Amino acid sequence: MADQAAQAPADTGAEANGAAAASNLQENSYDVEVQLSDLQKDEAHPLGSATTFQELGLPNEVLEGLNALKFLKPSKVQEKALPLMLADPPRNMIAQSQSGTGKTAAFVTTVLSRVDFSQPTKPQALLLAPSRELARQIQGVVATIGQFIPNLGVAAAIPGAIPRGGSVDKAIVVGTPGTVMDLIRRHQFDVSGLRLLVIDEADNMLEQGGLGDQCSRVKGLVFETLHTRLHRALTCFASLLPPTIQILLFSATFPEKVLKYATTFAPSANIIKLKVQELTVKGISQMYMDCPGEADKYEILCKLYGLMNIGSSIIFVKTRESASRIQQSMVRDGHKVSVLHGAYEGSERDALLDEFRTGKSKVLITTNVLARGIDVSTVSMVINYDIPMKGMGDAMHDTETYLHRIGRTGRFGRVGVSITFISDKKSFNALQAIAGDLQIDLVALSPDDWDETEKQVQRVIKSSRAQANFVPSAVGGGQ
Ligand SMILES: Nc1ncnc2c1ncn2[C@@H]1O[C@H](COP(=O)(O)OP(=O)(O)OP(=O)(O)O)[C@@H](O)[C@H]1O
Repeated sequence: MADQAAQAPADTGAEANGAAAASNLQENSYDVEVQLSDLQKDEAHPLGSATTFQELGLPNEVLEGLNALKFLKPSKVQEKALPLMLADPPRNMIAQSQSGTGKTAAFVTTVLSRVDFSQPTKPQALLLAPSRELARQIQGVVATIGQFIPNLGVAAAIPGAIPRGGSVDKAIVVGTPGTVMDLIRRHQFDVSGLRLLVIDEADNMLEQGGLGDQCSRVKGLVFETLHTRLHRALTCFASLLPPTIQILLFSATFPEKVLKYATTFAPSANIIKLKVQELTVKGISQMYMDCPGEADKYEILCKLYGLMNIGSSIIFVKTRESASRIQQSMVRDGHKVSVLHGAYEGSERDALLDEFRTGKSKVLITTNVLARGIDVSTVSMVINYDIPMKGMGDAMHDTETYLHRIGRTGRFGRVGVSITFISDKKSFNALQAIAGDLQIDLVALSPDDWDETEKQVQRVIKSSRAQANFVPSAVGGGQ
């Protein structure tokens, strides 16, 4: 997925700054801050903390960077994880925190505090992400939080960024595993001086066994899943690393099995883990639309279109083909909708996402390629046109992907809506299982009562206060 041939330019500091600006990092607007300061006072809230960044003993340049971003206080994961990650001797970390609660700034701050910038061309920290979009975004965060550090350099190790024969000559490298492996094998990337390895979306990157492996056994290489490929690349890659490296694994989800493997990948790690009841972000109102049948989903999506334009929204579908098909139909029917998936070239993908970040396009149809990590603060609605499923023949509901997808809205205290379409018994059962896993209830929307549907959705999108909106209804696993 992430490693198709592409002609993206090499990303250096300047371009990364552009990406950061586009990611709305600077855009913690006034109304959100008013609300944020209330949330951050509550120490039990995922965004709340008892300490300040100043008390965490960070280098001055890093503090200046956080200050420039108007990060007034650390979130809970930042407050808890930073002292552990910065303590000497360095110790590994496995940290779980809800989507949009500032995990990126937590590991980026650690990297910026540990790297020796008097050796700016020697790679010292490697940050891995599952998609080129997420790698570019993280690169932007490094460039922005690190903007006051003299000699800061951050390279992107994504397809097309480092030409054959070129070398990776920045202290911080952010990349996708396949490209990083290629660069190491071709001796373009000297990993001998690495002191930090960060893996974002670590559960996705380390996932092994289970249905993915069964698939590959049955169908061989043809059916080999992305997860399996990532896992192999990472395991092989880990054996090349210096033994003293500090490993930081971050994600909003850590299924037990993956967590167990993670503890062998990052031995003796400090572990920060969420309880099941803490997995969902309260600012996201989770709804579902009971569609009469599969064939009716498109028309219902078009009816929702007006509401989707209130902020920005992302529509998740199962395959690249259906993403393109739905986009073409919607455009034909007079709607302005973009599409992004792994079949596009890297440079096109970058341009499409940048357009969405800057608000040039407001409705984006995509696949799971953008399910994780993407941070666009204006996203107020996520639609699961196809409910996320996994395993051979899509036999199982995929709670982790559901959580990551809906987490593209409701970022850092903002409010948002997610609407999951169900159209038959299988999708109904899957949603019920997801609700059961997360111990939540979802609000039912009816395609027969558009006035009420509009009212329910608009109430949340237009609301400026973050609050829980779980209302008991027919589908649910909560109390
Ligand atoms: N301490 C802070 N104060 C204010 N805003 C913050 C703070 N930390 C992070 N943010 C902002 O919160 C948003 C979400 O952060 P981030 O993308 O790191 O979330 P995440 O936990 O990595 O989410 P995901 O699980 O989706 O990857 C970003 O726009 C970031 O700039």
